[in-house]
Amino acid sequence: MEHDEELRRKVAVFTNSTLHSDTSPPCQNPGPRIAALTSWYECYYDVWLGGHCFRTIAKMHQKYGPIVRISPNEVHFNDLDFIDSLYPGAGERKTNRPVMVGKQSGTPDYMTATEDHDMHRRRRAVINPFFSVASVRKLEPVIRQHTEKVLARLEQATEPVEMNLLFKAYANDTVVQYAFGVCFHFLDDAECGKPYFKAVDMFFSLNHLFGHWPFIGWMVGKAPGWVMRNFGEGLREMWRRKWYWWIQKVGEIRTSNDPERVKSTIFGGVLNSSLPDAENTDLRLASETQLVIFAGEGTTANPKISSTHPSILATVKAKLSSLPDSPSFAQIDALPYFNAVIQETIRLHPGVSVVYGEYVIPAGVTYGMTPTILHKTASVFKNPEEFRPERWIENPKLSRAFMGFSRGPRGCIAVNLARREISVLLAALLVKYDVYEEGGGKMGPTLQVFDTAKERDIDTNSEYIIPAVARGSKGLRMVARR
Ligand code: HEM
Repeated sequence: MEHDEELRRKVAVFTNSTLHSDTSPPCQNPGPRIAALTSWYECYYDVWLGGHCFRTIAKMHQKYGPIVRISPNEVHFNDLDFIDSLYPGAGERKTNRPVMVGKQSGTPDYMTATEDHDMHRRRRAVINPFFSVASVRKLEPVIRQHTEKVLARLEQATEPVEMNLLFKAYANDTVVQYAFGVCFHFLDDAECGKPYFKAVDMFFSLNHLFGHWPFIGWMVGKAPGWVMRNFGEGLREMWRRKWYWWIQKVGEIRTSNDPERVKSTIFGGVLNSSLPDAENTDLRLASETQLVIFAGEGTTANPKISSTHPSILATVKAKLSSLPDSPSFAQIDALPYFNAVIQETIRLHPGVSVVYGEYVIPAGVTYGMTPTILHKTASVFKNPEEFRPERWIENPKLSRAFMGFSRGPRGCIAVNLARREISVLLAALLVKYDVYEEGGGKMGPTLQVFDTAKERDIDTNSEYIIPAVARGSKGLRMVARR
């Protein structure tokens, strides 16, 4: 790899002179002296201020350059040239995951948090086929049905619609249906599953706390149901789902007499795999699947397309108008401009904040990159704040700098599914709706942005694995007119 040697040299020089030498003055570190001395620095921004460390890291990069130290043994990169070295392809080299990631989630036993490279590969291999292009194609009717439900909800809405909540319901119903063969039907629920999603947000908001004080995560994991049930509506709802619904479904699937039912769920591969029995307990499988579902709802619901680009909307609507009423996945794939719109949307609103890895030289040094910061590198993405889908078509090599789904053996397992879910829904919305114009320029159904401020309701304000808007914000809201 072109930059591998340079990376090794940089990391080695950096770490030899700062991490492993008592004599080297920490002030020589690229980064604030205090960050080299104590992880309380990171903790202050993430736990006390609430998911704000990524902003400080962005400022550090502006001041100190592309490699900065953000805690005594954690290095953050913001250099696109090193992506291939930091996130190597499968089989190129082993990448253990920092133990802290497991602690952050309070669930060290699930795939994404698995520390050991080889164990992670084994866990991932058994669910990988479930996310293949061919498997996801079978989901096409479900995605269409759920898209219709979203359109119907907008049609019937008498009040401004919280789009993020609606998209979460869509993503959750789709992926839970896919994984279990049944779902919570949040798209049919009057509240669109709000209490459940509040609980999931609460769970994510605790991840920095768990990462810095793992015993709190451990205590929450061990707390009996009656304790958790007293922690308010949100956690009660989640507790009910976690310990009853998920485990019950795993049990049902495991004991099902219908081999097709087993095969058609996410557990088909796991239950028939050579993984040891300890891997296949109801509890572990319930946790594993629940985390896969978490990974697939907030992320998929996060991309926001702004309606303030009339010429872009006109172009994309014109491209979509060439499609039949229910376009197939293949027909949608064949629209480069539309796909560039999706790429640009995820560039500006990536669904995951820090993507971690652990470099082998020296072992134990954790590194990470943050797509929210990386995707705004002005030398690569000209006028980075501008929503400009054309950039992906004019320069196809730009996709090398796209980290929205991360890369390598720990990259998103469900890229095919995520892209399908987003593209089918977005195409349907754009085909049906125009942007509302004051004074009534448009005749058909329109969508109007309602009381949405970019800084409060659209931009990333904080990050808890998944980027979040400002506290108390209802996110992007829209009024649908017939
Ligand atoms: C636009 C939507 C999505 C985005 C932007 C996204 C992004 C990502 C990223 C950046 C990672 C790497 C995280 C890390 O390094 O810790 C990841 C991992 C993962 N994603 Fe996605 N994701 C999306 C949708 C989905 C969906 C729909 C699912 C499943 C239903 C899913 C399941 C997963 C899983 C299971 C992992 C962990 C993979 C592993 O540990 O090997 N994602 N995703």
